[in-house]
Amino acid sequence: MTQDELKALVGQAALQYVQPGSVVGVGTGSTVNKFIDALATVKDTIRGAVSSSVASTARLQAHGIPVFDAAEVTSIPVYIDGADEIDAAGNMVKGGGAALTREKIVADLAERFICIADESKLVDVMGRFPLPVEVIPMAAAQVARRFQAAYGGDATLRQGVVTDNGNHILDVRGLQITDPLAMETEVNQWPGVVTVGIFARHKARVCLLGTASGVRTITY
Ligand SMILES: O=C(CO)[C@H](O)[C@H](O)COP(=O)(O)O
Repeated sequence: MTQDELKALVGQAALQYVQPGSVVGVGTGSTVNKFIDALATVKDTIRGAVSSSVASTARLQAHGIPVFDAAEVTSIPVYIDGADEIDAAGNMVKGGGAALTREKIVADLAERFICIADESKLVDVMGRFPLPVEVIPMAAAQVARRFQAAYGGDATLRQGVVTDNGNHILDVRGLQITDPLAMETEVNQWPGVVTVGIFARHKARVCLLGTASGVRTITY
């Protein structure tokens, strides 16, 4: 199976977590796009979605799925999103699509994070994928220096990218994220950091992993 087919497989499988009559939390990315397309086939059974990006909102609306503002809902049963890396405990690195801040906001509204990913995303220790960090533009160089001093990480500005919130993205290479919760907690406190792409406080409760032999369900 191709990577695209694996993404479609888990996007379809995620429908089993969609509760009738509910508002569904929807992430961002190529795997989530498959989920959105699958969600469109059951759109008459749900109230709508809360979206984590301008791109996902456009795709949901193109399918005729009502999109609610995050401020209009207080709680949602599930948030369904992809990941750039996921470890054996359900911690994730996210933000490859630069939507990490809104992703964390919508994940925070949800009772359960359902991660959908192809098997290439499963790692022993996160850090192989460059860690995305959304920063206030004036703080980018300062945050980059701090990553080098604190973790030996090499941060570069993602060229030509402005987030949906008007900020910039640093991609940090050379990290070994052995304690995701500690790193998330510390980096989030640095002035100028909007969101670090470590999801340890909002880790996955279920991962639907696309493999050559089908969907593997991992619960945490
Ligand atoms: O965090 C994300 C976007 O900010 C995505 O979920 C992550 O990059 C995975 O994307 P894809 O499904 O395209 O591999």
